[in-house]
Amino acid sequence: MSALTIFTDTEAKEPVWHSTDAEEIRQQLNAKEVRFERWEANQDLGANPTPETVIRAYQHAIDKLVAEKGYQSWDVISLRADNPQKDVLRTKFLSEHTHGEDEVRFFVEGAGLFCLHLDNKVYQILCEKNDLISVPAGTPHWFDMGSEPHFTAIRIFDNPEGWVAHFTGDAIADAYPRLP
Ligand SMILES: CSCCC(=O)/C(O)=C/O
Ligand SMILES: [Fe+2]
Ligand code: NI
Repeated sequence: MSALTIFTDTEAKEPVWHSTDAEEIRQQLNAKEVRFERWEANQDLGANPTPETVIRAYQHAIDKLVAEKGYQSWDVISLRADNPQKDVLRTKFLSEHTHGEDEVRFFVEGAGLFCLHLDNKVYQILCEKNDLISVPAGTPHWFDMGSEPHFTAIRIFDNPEGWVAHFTGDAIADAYPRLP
């Protein structure tokens, strides 16, 4: 179940707010200009879908986002527990970073934990299948896929280059809870 847990950025042990209610989560995040919506990810993708299969299955969702916001490119990130790169990728995304564009992700399988460092707080969003999230450009954040990752997400970009990150060098992520 999708969840939002909020901490201050000085106390990583005691959350100040928690909910698994999608509407409450949406309201909290919208107040910070973060888009959070429950879409429908009901296409059968098989066990290990190729990026082409995922794009074909969800072209209607991509088209909707492109029509709305004029996004220019998209790709698919799909991680499974048997991926030999999983530890390297987990470590990379666990470093606090920003992007020069909104981070738009549509989860079509599995789950991952987005952590946003905003206004002296840390917002930990457990995103699951059906969740659409858009994090404003420039927001410091990190992402945890867990030690046994299982998720597929469509990433939508408003530049033709795709994923570009700027690492902040702040070790804050090390203090906050992670997925098992
Ligand atoms: C679910 S996408 C995770 C990887 C990524 O693109 C990113 O920017 C994490 O912060
Ligand atoms: Fe990111
Ligand atoms: Ni909970």
